[in-house]
Amino acid sequence: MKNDLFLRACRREKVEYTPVWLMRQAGRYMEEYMKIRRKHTFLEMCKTPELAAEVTLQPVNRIGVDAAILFADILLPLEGMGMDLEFAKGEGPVLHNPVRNEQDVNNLRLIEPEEDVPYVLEAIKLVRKELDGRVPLIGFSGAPFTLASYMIEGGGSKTYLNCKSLMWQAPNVWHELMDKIAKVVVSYLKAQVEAGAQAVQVFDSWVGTLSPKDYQEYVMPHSRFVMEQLKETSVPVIHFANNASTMLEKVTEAGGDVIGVDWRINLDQAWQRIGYDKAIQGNLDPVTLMAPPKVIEQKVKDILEQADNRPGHIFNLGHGINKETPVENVIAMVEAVQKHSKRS
Ligand SMILES: Cc1c2[nH]c(c1CCC(=O)O)Cc1[nH]c(c(CCC(=O)O)c1C)Cc1[nH]c(c(CCC(=O)O)c1C)Cc1[nH]c(c(C)c1CCC(=O)O)C2
Repeated sequence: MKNDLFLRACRREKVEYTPVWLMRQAGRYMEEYMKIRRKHTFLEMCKTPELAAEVTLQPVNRIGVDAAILFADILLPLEGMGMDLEFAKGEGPVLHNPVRNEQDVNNLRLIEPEEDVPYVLEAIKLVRKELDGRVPLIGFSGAPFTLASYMIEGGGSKTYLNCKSLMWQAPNVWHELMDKIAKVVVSYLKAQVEAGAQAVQVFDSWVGTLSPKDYQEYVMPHSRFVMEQLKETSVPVIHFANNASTMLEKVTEAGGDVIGVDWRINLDQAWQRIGYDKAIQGNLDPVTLMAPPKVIEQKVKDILEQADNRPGHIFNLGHGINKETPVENVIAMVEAVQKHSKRS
């Protein structure tokens, strides 16, 4: 491997500079992506390994990140469970048969990754071949809560009204659902590692809608199950819980080698609470990338100062990049991280 800074930082080893990648780094802010996207739907791109592989490599080639993340989506394995998934124009993801009761949960299947998401595994193999050791490849999945929220709401939500109602009105049904999803997440991620993913990230994008107590009771046991099972793979696991700085200790307790944090908390305070026996990933506000390069550079320096050259920091945004972002600003950010974190 030519550049293994990311994997070394995951293991909290010394690095020559702080490795950097961006959540959602392959996407609509890049002209290269849009060129392909104009000819294909998003799902077609995900399900055609050659296209998924090409798009995965775009940010590695153009912006010089220290890791690649597979181009795919957290909702793909839900099709194999029996959900009817569509990415509707301008609306984001829609699941046409939401899960609302015990019968719906019983009808859900566990997935066989080789049969249900063969294109994801094929894309991983292709990317590994094309990367040829330039940088490591990250695989990913949604976390049980975030996937459950889409399955119950039938899409994105502001209030999570149906999701929380099911959780509180029928806790047994809720736990059965979370149990099934957790098993799917484990087999999906294990298959990705077998296909060649060198690290995995679990995205709990919407769990910040819960109180710490509800997190502990309704979510933590299932996230913990996932994290425990993934120890068998021996690749680093990144646990990213968005908008969860009120419950960082609980997220850490659920598990993961690297804890991803958003920008709503200072990185130094977050790391202190997480503990220095874990690596940390984050945490620039993605909207910073709309600011002039001088401002971006200053905010990058602020975060690096908070990390204090401690081994085990992976630079990233605090959430996914926005599609309006100028690509030159992304390049300026990556260069600023690499320049200002150089160790002698
Ligand atoms: C919540 C979530 C989803 N998908 C994902 C999450 C968790 C990450 C997060 O919290 O941001 C994960 C995801 N989705 C995508 C990736 C690719 C890998 C990467 O570059 O990081 C990853 C890691 C591609 C994508 N996933 C999607 C796109 C845009 C599709 C397009 O080209 O139209 C991409 C590049 C679609 C998607 N997929 C999802 C939504 C809400 C949307 C619509 C987003 C929007 O319209 O802004 C569900």
